Amino acid sequence: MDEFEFIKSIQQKSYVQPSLIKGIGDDAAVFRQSYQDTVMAVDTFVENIHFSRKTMHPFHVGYRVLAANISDMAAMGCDPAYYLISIVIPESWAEDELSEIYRGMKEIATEYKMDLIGGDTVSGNELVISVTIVGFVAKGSSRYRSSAQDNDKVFVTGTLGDSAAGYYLLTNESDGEIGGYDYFVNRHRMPKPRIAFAKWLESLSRISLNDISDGIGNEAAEIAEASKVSIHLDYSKIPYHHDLEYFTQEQQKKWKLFGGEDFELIGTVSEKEWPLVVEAGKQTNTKVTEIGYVKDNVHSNNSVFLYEDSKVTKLDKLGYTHLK
Ligand SMILES: Nc1ncnc2c1ncn2[C@@H]1O[C@H](COP(=O)(O)OP(=O)(O)O)[C@@H](O)[C@H]1O
Ligand SMILES: Cc1ncc(C[n+]2csc(CCOP(=O)(O)OP(=O)(O)O)c2C)c(N)n1
Ligand SMILES: [Mg+2]
Ligand SMILES: [Mg+2]
Ligand SMILES: [Mg+2]
Repeated sequence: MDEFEFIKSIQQKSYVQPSLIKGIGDDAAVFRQSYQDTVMAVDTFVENIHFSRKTMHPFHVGYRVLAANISDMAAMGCDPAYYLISIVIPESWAEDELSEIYRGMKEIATEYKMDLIGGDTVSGNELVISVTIVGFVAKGSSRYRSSAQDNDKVFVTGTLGDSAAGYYLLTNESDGEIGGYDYFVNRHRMPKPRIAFAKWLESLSRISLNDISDGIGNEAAEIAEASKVSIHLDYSKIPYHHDLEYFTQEQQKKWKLFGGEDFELIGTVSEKEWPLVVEAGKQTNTKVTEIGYVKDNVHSNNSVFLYEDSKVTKLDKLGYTHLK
């Protein structure tokens, strides 16, 4: 299959988004929007950095690269609509594996009602997939990392450390029986971004949000820095799946705080609007846990503090970082 046949093979026959005017097949895609804000992000995924043949089937590679981008739309409180894929294809990836990657993307795109409207295809030495995503939100309603304020409650969705546990199980021989093997592996391969939950919060007057790609150590620090506040987290409140207890205390702690790739949301909200966050959790079947609070104090601002037993430690940004 050459480049042009490949593009034909991945092209959608019809589109679901009403604002689309021109999809795949010209020099660029066109959509028309007048009554909402447009939200855009791009994330790039490289073989052996973000995924490997050991950790993912080609289907999961596709599913997960789009999931990671959809999660950024959730963190902005918006609805994902379109995506564009730029792909560098090495000879070592066979045609049927590539179509599996696209099948994985199509699967999650259908779940979230998104259209593939363009991209680029080139050959190269390693598999690299760059996803550009476009979403829409009611005017002025996008959610920022910079919106945290003094005395806000800090909350997180779902459970943390699952994806890192899945990655560990896929890359290490386990000694002894590990409960929840399939659960953890599935959380690593097919994360479910929290769009419905974040959308339900649209009526709140103020909320800060960030999605967990690198670990809450990093993501909480991004909120603290952007909002110029300090964040105080209670380690014992951090929600985790009960089967995480099959692992050592040290592993559990590392994965919950710094594992990343759970694609859950961390946010802060005023005490007054906290009940609405709890209600959003109920309405969208999303576990929501209060894990700490925000303080605006010039001496401690921009930092994250972790309270464990009677100890307080300043959380270093030990989560995943490129270009160390
Ligand atoms: N190479 C780059 N050029 C321009 N902007 C970038 C680049 N890398 C990251 N950014 C921007 O920096 C911000 C933080 O990016 P990042 O930490 O990757 O966010 P996330 O973890 O949500 O993907 C975003 O606004 C992103 O668009
Ligand atoms: C083969 C493999 N090695 C390591 C990891 C772990 N890992 C890779 S990137 C990453 C952090 C998230 O990726 P990044 O590019 O920082 O995404 P962003 O923060 O921009 O959303 C983690 C935890 C993995 N998923 N697969
Ligand atoms: Mg990024
Ligand atoms: Mg993000
Ligand atoms: Mg990152």
